[in-house]
Amino acid sequence: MEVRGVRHAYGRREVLRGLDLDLRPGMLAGIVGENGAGKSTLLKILSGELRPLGGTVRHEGRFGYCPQDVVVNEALTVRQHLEFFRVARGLSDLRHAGQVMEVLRLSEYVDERAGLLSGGTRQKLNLTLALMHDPQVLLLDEPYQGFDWETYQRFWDLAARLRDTGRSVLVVSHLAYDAERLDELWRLQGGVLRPAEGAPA
Ligand SMILES: Nc1ncnc2c1ncn2[C@@H]1O[C@H](COP(=O)(O)OP(=O)(O)OP(=O)(O)O)[C@@H](O)[C@H]1O
Repeated sequence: MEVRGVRHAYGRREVLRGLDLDLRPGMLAGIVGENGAGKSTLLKILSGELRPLGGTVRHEGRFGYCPQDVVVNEALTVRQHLEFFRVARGLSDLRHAGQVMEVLRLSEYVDERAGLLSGGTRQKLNLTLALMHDPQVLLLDEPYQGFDWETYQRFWDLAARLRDTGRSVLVVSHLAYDAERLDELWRLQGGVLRPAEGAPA
């Protein structure tokens, strides 16, 4: 993925001011930034949900976008969500979804209605729906919100495994996290990306 000179504003509020970003295959990268820095705006632009006022986003391959807001229907079970998204994405099976669910320990909730799931368990479903078509580029907005410590560790193991099989993984958070887990860590500040302190060389 190659991003050049991306600009965006809401009315007179400039949020992104000529932002560049390169995401290579087999790269696990992080972006940190304070609340309101423009992280979600950037991910919406990268995923194609929002059209920037300027600049270009070039990419190849399938996308997986895990938005910050959980996109589940409370009345449907986990299994019904999987089936709905399987058909919508034209997948022949749920093999990959099953693997993600095993790692995140979601499988045991497969017949539970989403409305009855805890916040962290809903987020596991949100993440599974974003990854179930085995995307080449993963854009994850606060993907571990609500996760307990063990699930948080499992999430990073999964992210590293996806990186090791050639996927590009971009994780966005307002929390600074362990830089050693990442190949690159940037800070979104003043509408551009800069290497974050503590980032690997
Ligand atoms: N649809 C919108 N209309 C107007 N202003 C918006 C809109 N979406 C975001 N903003 C503003 O743009 C700025 C960046 O918002 P954004 O949600 O991208 O930040 P963020 O870094 O993801 O924040 P957080 O960590 O709180 O999720 C904020 O000042 C926000 O109020």
